[in-house]
Amino acid sequence: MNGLEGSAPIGRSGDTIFAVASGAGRAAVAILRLTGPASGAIVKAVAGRLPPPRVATLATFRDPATGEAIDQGLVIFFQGPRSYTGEDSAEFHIHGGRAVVAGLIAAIGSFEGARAAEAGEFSRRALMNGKLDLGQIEGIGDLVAAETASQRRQALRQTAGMLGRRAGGWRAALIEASARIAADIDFSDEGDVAAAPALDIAPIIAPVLAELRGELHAARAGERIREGLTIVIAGPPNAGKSTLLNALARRDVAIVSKHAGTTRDVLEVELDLGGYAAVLIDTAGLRETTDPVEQIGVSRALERAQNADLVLWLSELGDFQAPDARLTDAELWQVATKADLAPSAQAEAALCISAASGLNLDVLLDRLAQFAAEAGGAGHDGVITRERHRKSIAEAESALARILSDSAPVEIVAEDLRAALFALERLVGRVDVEDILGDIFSRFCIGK
Ligand SMILES: Nc1nc2c(ncn2[C@@H]2O[C@H](COP(=O)(O)OP(=O)(O)OP(=O)(O)O)[C@@H](O)[C@H]2O)c(=O)[nH]1
Ligand SMILES: [K+]
Ligand SMILES: [Mg+2]
Repeated sequence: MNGLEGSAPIGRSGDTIFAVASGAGRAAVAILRLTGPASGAIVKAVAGRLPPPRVATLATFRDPATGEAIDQGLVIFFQGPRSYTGEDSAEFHIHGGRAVVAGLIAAIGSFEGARAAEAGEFSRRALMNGKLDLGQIEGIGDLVAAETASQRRQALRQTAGMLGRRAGGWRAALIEASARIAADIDFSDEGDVAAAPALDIAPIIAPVLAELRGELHAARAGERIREGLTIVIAGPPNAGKSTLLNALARRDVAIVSKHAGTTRDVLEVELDLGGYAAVLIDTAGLRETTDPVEQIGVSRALERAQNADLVLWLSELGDFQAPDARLTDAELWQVATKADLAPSAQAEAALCISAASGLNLDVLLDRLAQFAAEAGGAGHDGVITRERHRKSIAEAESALARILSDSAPVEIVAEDLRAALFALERLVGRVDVEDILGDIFSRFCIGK
């Protein structure tokens, strides 16, 4: 062994954990992180000395058991609490070859109390040590997953702790309101009950309620940025739906043929529309059919279109058909296709395209990007980026709305205030945090 036995307490949270934080596979440089009480001892044993904190230092890394050199690289030691996790931590920047990485992992793994990290475990420690709040953790997960510029911006704002700060302000106001209500309850023993306790606290909770409503209003936009807009291509069979999907995706995703009823399944491709993420969905042509498989395709097409942010209703220019009446609720653009076949036909649609000649495909893409920017724009300074946030804020909103609309007795007002506070505590992870974390970290990478 390495002579460090017993230097670190054994046990899960006392463990020193390590992981390759850079991507898998061969690369010029790989970064191996470790965090936990034995970090300093491990750096000293592997790099020959413990460099001053936060100074990148060139060193030869050796297997302490054999003395064999593994690589030469940079090591940075972070002394807790000034580190990502709040504990003593370190980073080794090494050459990214598989054998180099494996050699250093084996050397570090041989230390007593050191073990490979689980997904999200570094961030979990940062949360437990108060370095990050739950909203920031979610932001970091989103930042690592961000595919488009708008997703990146939103995630970065979240990592700055916006959700926690706003929720903290709301909480403080509600706690003040609770204190006043508690005073009312005390006085009620003396027969001097406030006639309408809600009036007493209305000046405190009305502004909170207004802000919560503002957040809910912006929520759909925030979720759209994160999850991507859904755009469904619908229309009668053979309208050219799959051809358009392939043209916009710039690859052959869907089968195209002259046979009506070619597409049965729902096909999805991800698009970057001017920095906004979108999912473009091809569907089965809508028609009455006795074929049971095609019927399933048609009902799936309708379902996706009804839940879409936007439906592109495609129909041939020379034989234009009105949109299916079952799509009434969806935002819908009529697009006439195969314009190359009917050059003199009068357009009944807002836009005529030809996937064959490329006519107006750029115009369609521009309009889609504009739509995406408008749909995402309203969410630019909102804090809600996921369903979980929206649910908690909606719960708090309805509890506060009840207080202001009823002239309920003081006990009921106190109960509603408690419900609103509880919803906000869940929002920032003061309650039910293990359930929420399990869900978040299951999607995290190892090493984060
Ligand atoms: N000339 C011309 N033909 C097109 C154009 N777009 C599609 N087509 C042809 O129209 C036929 C039907 O195209 P698809 O893309 O399979 O149509 P669809 O709407 O997906 O059809 P279903 O999946 O069966 O509902 C194919 O033969 C395509 O090559 C176009 O812009 N111009
Ligand atoms: K077809
Ligand atoms: Mg098709």
